[in-house]
Amino acid sequence: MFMKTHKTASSTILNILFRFGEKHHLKFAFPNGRNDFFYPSPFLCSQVKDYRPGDCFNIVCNHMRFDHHEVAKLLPPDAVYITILRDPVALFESAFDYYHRLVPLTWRIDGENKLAEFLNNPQSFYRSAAFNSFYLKNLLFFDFGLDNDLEADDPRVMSDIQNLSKHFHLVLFAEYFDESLVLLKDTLCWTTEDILYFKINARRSSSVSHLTPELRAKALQWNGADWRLYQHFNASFWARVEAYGRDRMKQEVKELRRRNSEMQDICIEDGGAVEARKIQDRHFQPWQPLGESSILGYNMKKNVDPKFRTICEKMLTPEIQYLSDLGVSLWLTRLWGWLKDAVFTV
Ligand SMILES: Nc1ncnc2c1ncn2[C@@H]1O[C@H](COP(=O)(O)OS(=O)(=O)O)[C@@H](OP(=O)(O)O)[C@H]1O
Repeated sequence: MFMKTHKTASSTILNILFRFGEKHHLKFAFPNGRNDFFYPSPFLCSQVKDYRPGDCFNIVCNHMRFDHHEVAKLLPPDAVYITILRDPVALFESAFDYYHRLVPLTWRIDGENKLAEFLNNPQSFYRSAAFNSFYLKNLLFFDFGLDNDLEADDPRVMSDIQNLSKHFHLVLFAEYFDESLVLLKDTLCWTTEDILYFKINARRSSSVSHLTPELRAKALQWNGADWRLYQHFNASFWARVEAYGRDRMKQEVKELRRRNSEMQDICIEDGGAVEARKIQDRHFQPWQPLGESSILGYNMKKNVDPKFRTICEKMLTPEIQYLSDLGVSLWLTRLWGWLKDAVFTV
Protein backbone atom coordinates (compact mmCIF):
# COMPACT_ATOMS: atom_id res chain seq x y z
CA MET A 1 0.00 0.00 0.00
CA PHE A 2 1.42 3.35 -1.05
CA MET A 3 -0.53 6.25 0.39
CA LYS A 4 -0.04 8.89 -2.31
CA THR A 5 0.01 12.24 -0.52
CA HIS A 6 -0.25 15.52 -2.48
CA LYS A 7 2.77 17.56 -3.61
CA THR A 8 5.35 15.35 -1.92
CA ALA A 9 7.19 13.77 -4.90
CA SER A 10 4.57 11.02 -4.81
CA SER A 11 4.22 10.89 -8.62
CA THR A 12 7.88 9.93 -8.90
CA ILE A 13 7.25 7.06 -6.45
CA LEU A 14 4.13 6.12 -8.41
CA ASN A 15 6.17 5.76 -11.59
CA ILE A 16 8.53 3.38 -9.75
CA LEU A 17 5.57 1.32 -8.46
CA PHE A 18 3.88 1.20 -11.87
CA ARG A 19 7.07 -0.15 -13.43
CA PHE A 20 7.62 -2.71 -10.68
CA GLY A 21 3.98 -3.89 -10.73
CA GLU A 22 3.94 -4.15 -14.51
CA LYS A 23 7.24 -6.04 -14.64
CA HIS A 24 6.07 -8.63 -12.09
CA HIS A 25 2.46 -8.86 -13.34
CA LEU A 26 1.09 -7.67 -9.99
CA LYS A 27 -2.55 -6.87 -9.42
CA PHE A 28 -3.25 -3.16 -8.90
CA ALA A 29 -6.37 -1.85 -7.17
CA PHE A 30 -7.17 0.97 -9.58
CA PRO A 31 -9.85 3.66 -9.51
CA ASN A 32 -12.53 3.71 -12.18
CA GLY A 33 -12.96 6.54 -14.70
CA ARG A 34 -10.44 8.81 -13.03
CA ASN A 35 -6.92 8.81 -11.61
CA ASP A 36 -7.90 9.02 -7.92
CA PHE A 37 -10.30 7.27 -5.56
CA PHE A 38 -12.95 10.02 -5.60
CA TYR A 39 -10.68 12.34 -3.62
CA PRO A 40 -11.52 14.27 -1.40
CA SER A 41 -14.23 11.78 -0.37
CA PRO A 42 -12.94 9.24 2.15
CA PHE A 43 -11.69 6.03 0.55
CA LEU A 44 -14.15 3.15 0.17
CA CYS A 45 -13.12 -0.21 -1.26
CA SER A 46 -16.20 -0.06 -3.51
CA GLN A 47 -14.39 2.74 -5.43
CA VAL A 48 -11.90 0.15 -6.73
CA LYS A 49 -12.50 -0.87 -10.34
CA ASP A 50 -14.35 -4.22 -10.57
CA TYR A 51 -14.13 -4.75 -6.80
CA ARG A 52 -15.93 -7.71 -5.32
CA PRO A 53 -15.82 -8.48 -1.56
CA GLY A 54 -12.98 -10.91 -0.88
CA ASP A 55 -10.78 -9.65 -3.74
CA CYS A 56 -7.12 -9.31 -2.80
CA PHE A 57 -4.65 -6.94 -4.50
CA ASN A 58 -0.86 -6.50 -4.58
CA ILE A 59 -0.62 -2.72 -4.98
CA VAL A 60 -2.86 0.23 -4.03
CA CYS A 61 -1.21 3.52 -4.95
CA ASN A 62 -3.53 6.21 -6.36
CA HIS A 63 -4.49 9.43 -4.55
CA MET A 64 -7.10 8.84 -1.88
CA ARG A 65 -8.29 10.19 1.44
CA PHE A 66 -6.88 7.42 3.62
CA ASP A 67 -9.06 5.10 5.69
CA HIS A 68 -7.09 2.22 7.13
CA HIS A 69 -10.11 0.04 7.80
CA GLU A 70 -11.31 0.29 4.18
CA VAL A 71 -7.86 -0.14 2.63
CA ALA A 72 -7.16 -3.21 4.75
CA LYS A 73 -10.13 -4.99 3.13
CA LEU A 74 -8.19 -5.05 -0.18
CA LEU A 75 -4.86 -6.34 1.07
CA PRO A 76 -3.31 -9.38 2.74
CA PRO A 77 -2.67 -8.98 6.49
CA ASP A 78 1.11 -8.75 5.97
CA ALA A 79 0.91 -5.95 3.35
CA VAL A 80 3.54 -3.23 3.72
CA TYR A 81 2.16 0.31 4.15
CA ILE A 82 4.33 3.12 2.80
CA THR A 83 3.82 6.83 2.39
CA ILE A 84 5.82 10.00 1.67
CA LEU A 85 5.99 13.36 3.46
CA ARG A 86 7.52 16.72 2.60
CA ASP A 87 8.48 19.76 4.65
CA PRO A 88 5.05 21.38 5.31
CA VAL A 89 6.20 24.82 4.17
CA ALA A 90 7.47 23.56 0.80
CA LEU A 91 4.36 21.41 0.46
CA PHE A 92 2.05 24.33 1.33
CA GLU A 93 3.82 26.59 -1.17
CA SER A 94 3.61 23.97 -3.91
CA ALA A 95 -0.05 23.13 -3.16
CA PHE A 96 -1.03 26.81 -2.99
CA ASP A 97 0.54 27.48 -6.36
CA TYR A 98 -0.98 24.38 -7.95
CA TYR A 99 -4.50 24.45 -6.48
CA HIS A 100 -5.35 28.04 -5.53
CA ARG A 101 -7.52 28.59 -8.61
CA LEU A 102 -9.63 25.61 -7.52
CA VAL A 103 -10.29 27.18 -4.10
CA PRO A 104 -12.90 29.97 -4.36
CA LEU A 105 -11.74 31.39 -1.00
CA THR A 106 -8.52 32.56 -2.66
CA TRP A 107 -10.18 34.32 -5.61
CA ARG A 108 -10.59 37.57 -3.70
CA ILE A 109 -6.93 37.75 -2.61
CA ASP A 110 -5.51 40.87 -4.25
CA GLY A 111 -1.98 41.65 -5.34
CA GLU A 112 0.86 39.92 -7.11
CA ASN A 113 1.95 37.81 -4.15
CA LYS A 114 -1.22 35.94 -3.19
CA LEU A 115 0.69 33.47 -1.04
CA ALA A 116 2.15 36.26 1.14
CA GLU A 117 -1.25 37.97 1.36
CA PHE A 118 -2.78 34.72 2.51
CA LEU A 119 -0.10 33.93 5.08
CA ASN A 120 -0.23 37.43 6.54
CA ASN A 121 -3.89 36.96 7.35
CA PRO A 122 -4.98 33.36 6.75
CA GLN A 123 -8.09 33.47 8.90
CA SER A 124 -9.69 36.11 6.69
CA PHE A 125 -9.30 33.88 3.59
CA TYR A 126 -10.16 30.53 5.15
CA ARG A 127 -13.28 28.69 6.28
CA SER A 128 -13.01 25.00 6.97
CA ALA A 129 -16.35 24.09 5.37
CA ALA A 130 -15.69 26.03 2.15
CA PHE A 131 -15.27 24.24 -1.19
CA ASN A 132 -11.78 22.73 -1.61
CA SER A 133 -10.44 24.65 1.43
CA PHE A 134 -8.53 21.56 2.62
CA TYR A 135 -5.87 22.38 -0.01
CA LEU A 136 -4.98 25.45 2.08
CA LYS A 137 -4.29 23.93 5.50
CA ASN A 138 -2.57 20.80 6.83
CA LEU A 139 -3.03 18.95 3.56
CA LEU A 140 -1.08 15.94 4.86
CA PHE A 141 -3.43 15.59 7.82
CA PHE A 142 -6.36 15.81 5.44
CA ASP A 143 -4.93 13.19 3.06
CA PHE A 144 -4.48 10.79 5.98
CA GLY A 145 -8.21 11.12 6.71
CA LEU A 146 -7.63 13.28 9.79
CA ASP A 147 -9.06 16.64 10.85
CA ASN A 148 -6.90 19.28 9.11
CA ASP A 149 -8.38 22.04 11.26
CA LEU A 150 -6.83 20.86 14.53
CA GLU A 151 -4.37 23.25 16.13
CA ALA A 152 -0.87 21.85 16.66
CA ASP A 153 -1.21 21.76 20.46
CA ASP A 154 -4.52 19.89 20.41
CA PRO A 155 -3.88 16.51 22.12
CA ARG A 156 -5.74 14.79 19.26
CA VAL A 157 -2.88 15.72 16.90
CA MET A 158 -0.32 13.58 18.70
CA SER A 159 -2.76 10.72 19.27
CA ASP A 160 -3.66 10.75 15.54
CA ILE A 161 0.05 10.66 14.66
CA GLN A 162 0.69 7.77 17.08
CA ASN A 163 -2.20 5.93 15.53
CA LEU A 164 -0.91 6.49 11.98
CA SER A 165 2.54 5.27 12.97
CA LYS A 166 0.96 1.94 13.93
CA HIS A 167 -0.28 1.51 10.34
CA PHE A 168 2.73 2.67 8.29
CA HIS A 169 5.84 0.51 8.08
CA LEU A 170 7.94 3.03 6.17
CA VAL A 171 7.59 6.78 5.76
CA LEU A 172 9.63 8.33 2.95
CA PHE A 173 10.70 11.98 2.66
CA ALA A 174 10.85 14.18 -0.43
CA GLU A 175 13.84 16.01 1.11
CA TYR A 176 15.81 12.77 1.47
CA PHE A 177 14.42 11.14 -1.61
CA ASP A 178 17.37 8.93 -2.49
CA GLU A 179 17.90 7.78 1.10
CA SER A 180 14.17 7.02 1.22
CA LEU A 181 14.41 4.87 -1.90
CA VAL A 182 17.32 2.93 -0.43
CA LEU A 183 15.17 2.17 2.65
CA LEU A 184 12.30 1.20 0.34
CA LYS A 185 14.55 -1.17 -1.56
CA ASP A 186 15.77 -2.66 1.73
CA THR A 187 12.24 -3.04 3.15
CA LEU A 188 10.89 -4.75 0.02
CA CYS A 189 14.06 -6.70 -0.89
CA TRP A 190 14.29 -4.87 -4.23
CA THR A 191 17.31 -4.14 -6.43
CA THR A 192 18.82 -0.76 -7.39
CA GLU A 193 17.35 -1.31 -10.87
CA ASP A 194 13.87 -1.21 -9.29
CA ILE A 195 14.34 2.23 -7.75
CA LEU A 196 15.84 4.12 -10.70
CA TYR A 197 13.81 7.25 -11.48
CA PHE A 198 13.49 10.63 -13.16
CA LYS A 199 11.90 13.47 -11.24
CA ILE A 200 8.23 13.66 -12.28
CA ASN A 201 5.83 16.60 -11.82
CA ALA A 202 8.36 19.34 -11.01
CA ARG A 203 7.46 23.00 -11.60
CA ARG A 204 9.56 25.48 -13.53
CA SER A 205 11.69 27.47 -11.09
CA SER A 206 9.98 30.79 -11.92
CA SER A 207 6.72 29.42 -10.45
CA VAL A 208 8.31 28.64 -7.08
CA SER A 209 7.88 31.36 -4.41
CA HIS A 210 10.81 31.80 -2.06
CA LEU A 211 9.44 32.61 1.37
CA THR A 212 11.12 35.03 3.78
CA PRO A 213 11.95 33.59 7.24
CA GLU A 214 8.91 35.46 8.64
CA LEU A 215 6.55 33.97 6.07
CA ARG A 216 8.11 30.56 6.56
CA ALA A 217 7.38 30.82 10.29
CA LYS A 218 3.78 31.81 9.54
CA ALA A 219 3.37 28.92 7.10
CA LEU A 220 4.72 26.50 9.73
CA GLN A 221 2.36 27.81 12.34
CA TRP A 222 -0.61 27.69 9.96
CA ASN A 223 0.27 24.09 9.06
CA GLY A 224 1.16 23.18 12.64
CA ALA A 225 -0.47 19.75 12.67
CA ASP A 226 1.45 18.75 9.51
CA TRP A 227 4.63 20.11 11.07
CA ARG A 228 4.18 17.80 14.09
CA LEU A 229 3.51 14.88 11.76
CA TYR A 230 6.64 15.68 9.77
CA GLN A 231 8.83 16.02 12.87
CA HIS A 232 7.57 12.77 14.36
CA PHE A 233 8.30 10.68 11.28
CA ASN A 234 11.51 12.55 10.51
CA ALA A 235 12.92 11.34 13.83
CA SER A 236 11.90 7.72 13.05
CA PHE A 237 13.39 8.05 9.56
CA TRP A 238 16.85 8.96 10.83
CA ALA A 239 16.71 6.25 13.50
CA ARG A 240 16.05 3.88 10.63
CA VAL A 241 18.99 5.24 8.62
CA GLU A 242 21.18 4.80 11.69
CA ALA A 243 20.07 1.17 12.02
CA TYR A 244 20.71 0.63 8.30
CA GLY A 245 24.23 2.07 8.67
CA ARG A 246 25.29 5.60 7.71
CA ASP A 247 28.23 4.48 5.56
CA ARG A 248 26.23 1.78 3.86
CA MET A 249 23.54 4.38 3.12
CA LYS A 250 26.12 6.76 1.66
CA GLN A 251 27.43 4.07 -0.67
CA GLU A 252 23.93 3.04 -1.80
CA VAL A 253 22.88 6.64 -2.47
CA LYS A 254 26.06 7.21 -4.46
CA GLU A 255 25.37 4.14 -6.56
CA LEU A 256 21.72 5.12 -7.12
CA ARG A 257 22.76 8.60 -8.28
CA ARG A 258 25.37 7.12 -10.61
CA ARG A 259 22.82 4.78 -12.17
CA ASN A 260 20.20 7.56 -12.44
CA SER A 261 22.64 9.82 -14.17
CA GLU A 262 23.57 6.99 -16.55
CA MET A 263 19.86 6.56 -17.40
CA GLN A 264 19.52 10.30 -17.90
CA ASP A 265 22.31 10.21 -20.50
CA ILE A 266 20.72 7.22 -22.20
CA CYS A 267 17.10 8.47 -22.26
CA ILE A 268 16.70 12.24 -22.03
CA GLU A 269 17.08 14.77 -24.82
CA ASP A 270 18.96 17.93 -23.77
CA GLY A 271 19.90 16.37 -20.44
CA GLY A 272 16.88 17.31 -18.35
CA ALA A 273 13.29 18.49 -17.92
CA VAL A 274 11.84 21.14 -20.25
CA GLU A 275 8.79 23.42 -20.40
CA ALA A 276 5.55 21.80 -21.58
CA ARG A 277 5.51 23.76 -24.87
CA LYS A 278 8.85 22.18 -25.81
CA ILE A 279 7.63 18.60 -25.34
CA GLN A 280 7.17 17.03 -28.75
CA ASP A 281 5.46 13.72 -27.95
CA ARG A 282 1.99 14.02 -26.32
CA HIS A 283 2.67 10.80 -24.47
CA PHE A 284 5.20 12.67 -22.32
CA GLN A 285 3.06 15.77 -21.80
CA PRO A 286 2.42 16.20 -18.05
CA TRP A 287 -0.94 17.16 -16.55
CA GLN A 288 -1.06 20.90 -15.85
CA PRO A 289 -2.79 22.86 -13.10
CA LEU A 290 -5.80 25.05 -13.88
CA GLY A 291 -4.86 28.24 -15.70
CA GLU A 292 -1.16 27.71 -16.36
CA SER A 293 1.47 25.41 -17.79
CA SER A 294 4.07 25.32 -15.05
CA ILE A 295 4.82 21.60 -14.84
CA LEU A 296 7.94 20.41 -16.66
CA GLY A 297 8.33 17.21 -18.63
CA TYR A 298 10.79 15.42 -20.89
CA ASN A 299 11.68 14.66 -24.46
CA MET A 300 13.05 11.19 -25.05
CA LYS A 301 16.25 10.98 -27.11
CA LYS A 302 15.42 10.22 -30.71
CA ASN A 303 18.34 7.87 -31.21
CA VAL A 304 17.91 5.98 -27.94
CA ASP A 305 19.55 2.55 -28.02
CA PRO A 306 16.70 0.08 -28.87
CA LYS A 307 17.53 -2.09 -25.89
CA PHE A 308 16.73 0.86 -23.57
CA ARG A 309 13.74 2.25 -25.48
CA THR A 310 11.04 0.58 -23.37
CA ILE A 311 12.56 1.37 -20.00
CA CYS A 312 13.21 5.00 -21.05
CA GLU A 313 9.62 5.36 -22.25
CA LYS A 314 8.23 4.03 -18.98
CA MET A 315 10.50 6.16 -16.78
CA LEU A 316 9.46 9.30 -18.70
CA THR A 317 5.73 8.62 -18.83
CA PRO A 318 3.59 10.87 -16.58
CA GLU A 319 0.93 9.43 -14.28
CA ILE A 320 -2.16 9.90 -16.47
CA GLN A 321 -0.66 8.34 -19.60
CA TYR A 322 0.86 5.48 -17.57
CA LEU A 323 -2.52 4.71 -15.97
CA SER A 324 -4.03 4.64 -19.43
CA ASP A 325 -1.26 2.29 -20.64
CA LEU A 326 -2.12 0.03 -17.69
CA GLY A 327 -5.72 -0.17 -18.93
CA VAL A 328 -7.44 2.27 -16.56
CA SER A 329 -10.43 4.16 -17.95
CA LEU A 330 -9.94 7.88 -17.32
CA TRP A 331 -13.01 9.39 -18.93
CA LEU A 332 -13.82 11.73 -16.02
CA THR A 333 -10.22 12.93 -15.70
CA ARG A 334 -10.08 13.49 -19.46
CA LEU A 335 -13.38 15.38 -19.49
CA TRP A 336 -12.09 17.66 -16.73
CA GLY A 337 -8.76 18.03 -18.57
CA TRP A 338 -10.55 19.06 -21.74
CA LEU A 339 -12.67 21.64 -19.89
CA LYS A 340 -9.61 22.90 -18.02
CA ASP A 341 -7.55 23.38 -21.17
CA ALA A 342 -10.30 24.52 -23.55
CA VAL A 343 -12.20 26.85 -21.28
CA PHE A 344 -9.95 28.01 -18.47
CA THR A 345 -6.40 28.14 -19.78
CA VAL A 346 -5.25 31.70 -20.46
N1 LIG B 1 12.74 13.08 -6.65
C1 LIG B 1 12.19 14.16 -6.10
N2 LIG B 1 12.78 14.75 -5.05
C2 LIG B 1 12.25 15.87 -4.51
N3 LIG B 1 11.12 16.48 -4.96
C3 LIG B 1 10.52 15.91 -6.00
C4 LIG B 1 11.01 14.73 -6.61
N4 LIG B 1 10.17 14.41 -7.61
C5 LIG B 1 9.20 15.35 -7.61
N5 LIG B 1 9.40 16.25 -6.65
C6 LIG B 1 8.57 17.44 -6.33
O1 LIG B 1 7.33 16.98 -5.81
C7 LIG B 1 6.29 17.88 -6.19
C8 LIG B 1 5.21 17.11 -6.93
O2 LIG B 1 4.66 16.23 -6.01
P1 LIG B 1 3.58 15.13 -6.39
O3 LIG B 1 4.03 14.36 -7.55
O4 LIG B 1 3.29 14.39 -5.13
O5 LIG B 1 2.33 16.04 -6.79
S1 LIG B 1 0.82 15.59 -7.05
O6 LIG B 1 0.09 15.75 -5.78
O7 LIG B 1 0.80 14.22 -7.52
O8 LIG B 1 0.33 16.56 -8.07
C9 LIG B 1 6.95 18.93 -7.05
O9 LIG B 1 7.26 20.01 -6.19
P2 LIG B 1 7.15 21.54 -6.68
O10 LIG B 1 8.03 21.64 -7.89
O11 LIG B 1 7.66 22.34 -5.52
O12 LIG B 1 5.72 21.80 -6.98
C10 LIG B 1 8.21 18.24 -7.55
O13 LIG B 1 9.23 19.15 -7.89
